[in-house]
Amino acid sequence: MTKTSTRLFDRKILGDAIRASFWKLDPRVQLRNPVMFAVYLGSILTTILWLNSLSGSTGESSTFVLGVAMWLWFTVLFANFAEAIAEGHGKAQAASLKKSRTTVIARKIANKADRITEEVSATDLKIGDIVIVKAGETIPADGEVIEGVASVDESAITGESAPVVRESGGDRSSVTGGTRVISDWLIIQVRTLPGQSFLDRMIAMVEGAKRQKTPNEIALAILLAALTLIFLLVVATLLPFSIFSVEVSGQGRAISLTVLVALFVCLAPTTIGALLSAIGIAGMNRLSQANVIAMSGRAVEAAGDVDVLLLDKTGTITLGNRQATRFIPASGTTEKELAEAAHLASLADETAEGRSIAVLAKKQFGLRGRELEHIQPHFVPFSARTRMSGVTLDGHSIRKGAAEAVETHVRSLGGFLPEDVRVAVQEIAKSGGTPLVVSRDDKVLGVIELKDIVKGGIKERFAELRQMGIKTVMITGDNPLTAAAIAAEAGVDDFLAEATPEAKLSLIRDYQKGGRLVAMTGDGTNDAPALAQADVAVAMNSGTQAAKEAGNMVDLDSNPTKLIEIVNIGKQLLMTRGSLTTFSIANDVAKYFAILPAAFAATYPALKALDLMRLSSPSSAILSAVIFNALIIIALVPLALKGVAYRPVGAAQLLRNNLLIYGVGGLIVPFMGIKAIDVMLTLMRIA
Ligand SMILES: Nc1ncnc2c1ncn2[C@@H]1O[C@H](COP(=O)(O)OP(=O)(O)OP(=O)(O)O)[C@@H](O)[C@H]1O
Ligand SMILES: [K+]
Ligand SMILES: [Mg+2]
Repeated sequence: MTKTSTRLFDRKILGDAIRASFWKLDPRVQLRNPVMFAVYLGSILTTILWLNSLSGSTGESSTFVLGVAMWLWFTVLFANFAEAIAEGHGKAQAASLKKSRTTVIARKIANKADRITEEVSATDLKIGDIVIVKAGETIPADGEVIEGVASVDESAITGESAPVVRESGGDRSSVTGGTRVISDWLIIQVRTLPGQSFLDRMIAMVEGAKRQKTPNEIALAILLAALTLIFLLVVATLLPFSIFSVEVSGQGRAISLTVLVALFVCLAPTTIGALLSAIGIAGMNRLSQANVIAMSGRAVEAAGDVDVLLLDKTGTITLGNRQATRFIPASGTTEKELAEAAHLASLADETAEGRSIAVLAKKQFGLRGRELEHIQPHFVPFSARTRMSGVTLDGHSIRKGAAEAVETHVRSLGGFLPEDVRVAVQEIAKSGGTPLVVSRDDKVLGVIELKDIVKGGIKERFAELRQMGIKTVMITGDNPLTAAAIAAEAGVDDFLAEATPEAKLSLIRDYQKGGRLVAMTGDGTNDAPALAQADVAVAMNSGTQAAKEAGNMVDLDSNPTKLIEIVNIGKQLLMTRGSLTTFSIANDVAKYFAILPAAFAATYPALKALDLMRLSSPSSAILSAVIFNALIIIALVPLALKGVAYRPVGAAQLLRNNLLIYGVGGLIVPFMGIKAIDVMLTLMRIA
């Protein structure tokens, strides 16, 4: 996604939004928002009352009725505008995504054996088809690399210009349609149908086509609708009441229908009713500006409520390129002997760890890759479950891996872990390094020290999360000593060491049973079950298809620390909604008291004593309130779109601040606003 972040009121978006405000006057659109639908009906009713008043028989000033009718229409239009402008920002982002969705010609491999290719349009590809993509060509569909290694330019979707490596096997095998191969070639198996690709789903998401109301939003909408109904009933009973008291006392005039409608609109929660959907859409937009695509709005909200964050150690908390720094031989073994064995055990090990061991052995002892084909080596790849890797050749089995794993392995062959090696392992672990024990058959040869670096600034971020009341748990396949050292250095609240994929899953379940909402990130197929279980599950775009399908968000930048930002965006969404709801309701109460004396001045002249605001006339007071009620919506659109300013503090303090600023503010602002409008109306009439 191009990061030309659209300004809040871009001219094109503004123009489109103004036009859309009128389109949205369609009653079918209005019906979706009960609060605003009631205002809409009020606008129609007062317009009819105005037409009636033109004859002069109603005894009401037609300018006054027209004023009320016009400002009620503005109220509806302003609400439409708020939603339209939020949608406009989403559409602008979608448009930049669409540019990358050009039709491409795919080179389909019809016959795998002799690699005969035929050219077909990308739109004709089917799931399971195999295509070859060479340097300079665009990848025609989402898929999995089944052969080859290449660098791929994913800037079309990530906005990130540095190319990424995509290769078969492992956790970097997934490719996205619309991205470009810039070196070498890839053979790809198509995984999605045209039109349902990842890019298509993203476009639909940001365009808001698939936007569904979230559970919280629905609950709030129901509450607002109920409030509206109550106020409707309250206002409706005022009419017979007023007529009755005029009849009994024989003085004053009954309240007019226009004033009743005005009173109702001022009472109804129109501010939040008008801004609610804009707030939700803006939250999604902020997320996609952070290069995260949420598969559901629900996930965004859940992010705001998360109380436990599970973070991988390697790559999230640390830089992630664990490098071999030292060979420590067991007594009776030379350093070179250890290095040679470690080197052999790493020849086919494509992990960052494996490669760095080969590099260190080359640097220290000049060892290089050998022709091993004639001795028929059998490579044992690393797996998170076995925590070991190695090779069997010439009848010897050479292994390297976690101390416990290698100890179990040599014991099964009759060997043991020597005391000096055990001490070395503990020392490396206590310093936060990862020890890898190397063995040949039943004999332990020594330890390799792997070092990783804790990311700069991460401790401060965890401190922020703690202040927000979020618990951070580090998960690692490493041993408890290493885990404890890194956990202390990074400042996480807790850790889970020697974690298998199953352990991750059950940890999440345990937290959820305790009523907590859990967020995690992952990229491997191994992570898929845990991602499916977590409430907020962010898959890395570079990760496997399985991980992406299991998660409910995808980070296009594949940055595991993004989770922290996502939580911030979710919190901000919930806070903006809460603040504006508080403001809206406080505002309505204040408005009620501001115009009540005016509304009933005709019926009960005694109420004049309550008129603290000294508004110039009852009709000016009512019109001022209606105008204020409409203008406050427009005034709050920028806040709804940008979100309220956010500081990481605990929930209780947040609530207190909120009530203070938006509650008390909401009570005071109408008095000042209505008075100011009243003064202006009076001045204009004088002029
Ligand atoms: N290439 C490798 N060959 C042999 N053993 C390895 C290799 N890489 C890691 N190990 C051992 O396996 C353990 C688990 O590694 P794994 O990659 O599953 O978890 P991790 O990287 O420590 O944690 P994280 O979940 O943060 O990635 C490591 O602590 C290390 O002892
Ligand atoms: K209102
Ligand atoms: Mg790892």
